[in-house]
Amino acid sequence: MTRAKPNILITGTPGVGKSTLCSEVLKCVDFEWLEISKIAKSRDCLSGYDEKLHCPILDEDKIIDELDPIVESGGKIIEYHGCDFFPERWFDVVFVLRTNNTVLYDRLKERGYNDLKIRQNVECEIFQSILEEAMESYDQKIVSELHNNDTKDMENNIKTVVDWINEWSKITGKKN
Ligand SMILES: Nc1ncnc2c1ncn2[C@@H]1O[C@H](COP(=O)(O)OP(=O)(O)O)[C@@H](O)[C@H]1O
Repeated sequence: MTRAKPNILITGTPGVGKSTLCSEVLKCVDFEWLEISKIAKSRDCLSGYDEKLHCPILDEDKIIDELDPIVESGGKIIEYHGCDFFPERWFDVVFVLRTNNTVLYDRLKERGYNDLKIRQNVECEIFQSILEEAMESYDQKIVSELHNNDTKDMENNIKTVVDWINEWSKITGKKN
C-alpha cells in the first residue's frame, strides 16, 4: 500500500546542518520531524554513555521498536547522524548533507565539542562515511548528496527537499 505521504531521512555527520534544514523544510510542509537523538533520550532508548566522546549511546533496536508503528504511515522527516540500522522500508528518499572539513571544524568548535570528538567527526566527513553508509544501506537511486557550506547552499537544499516532496505528491496524486 502506498503511504499518504512519503518518509524522508536527513542524515550526515554532526554539524553538517541536518537540524537547520529540517526546521526550515518544516516551515513549508506539514510533516512530523523525528529527531532521533531527542526521542532516544525522552523515550529511554539509550544503552549507555560514551565518556571519551561525551555522547549517549543509542539503543538502535529499541528505538526501531518504538518508532516502527508511527513511521509506517508516512509524513515523517527523520534526522540522525547515522542510517544503517533503520529498516530500509521506512524511507522513500535519503538526503545526505555534506560540509567542507574546515567549515565543519569551525561549526563543531563553536558547538564546544572536545578535540577528539571534533577530529573523529571531521575524519568521518573526510572519508564520507555517512554517504557510503547510506549508499550501502538503501537503493542508491533514492540517495542524494546535498552540499551545505553556506547560506546559499541551505536555500538550495530547502528547495530541493520541498520540491521533492511536492513532486512525490504530484506523481502519487496525494496531497502534502
Ligand atoms: N548552510 C549553512 N550555512 C551556514 N551555517 C550553517 C549552515 N547549515 C548549518 N549551519 C550552522 O551550523 C551549525 C550546525 O548546524 P545543525 O543544523 O545543528 O547541524 P546538525 O543537525 O547536522 O548537527 C549551526 O550553528 C547552524 O546554524
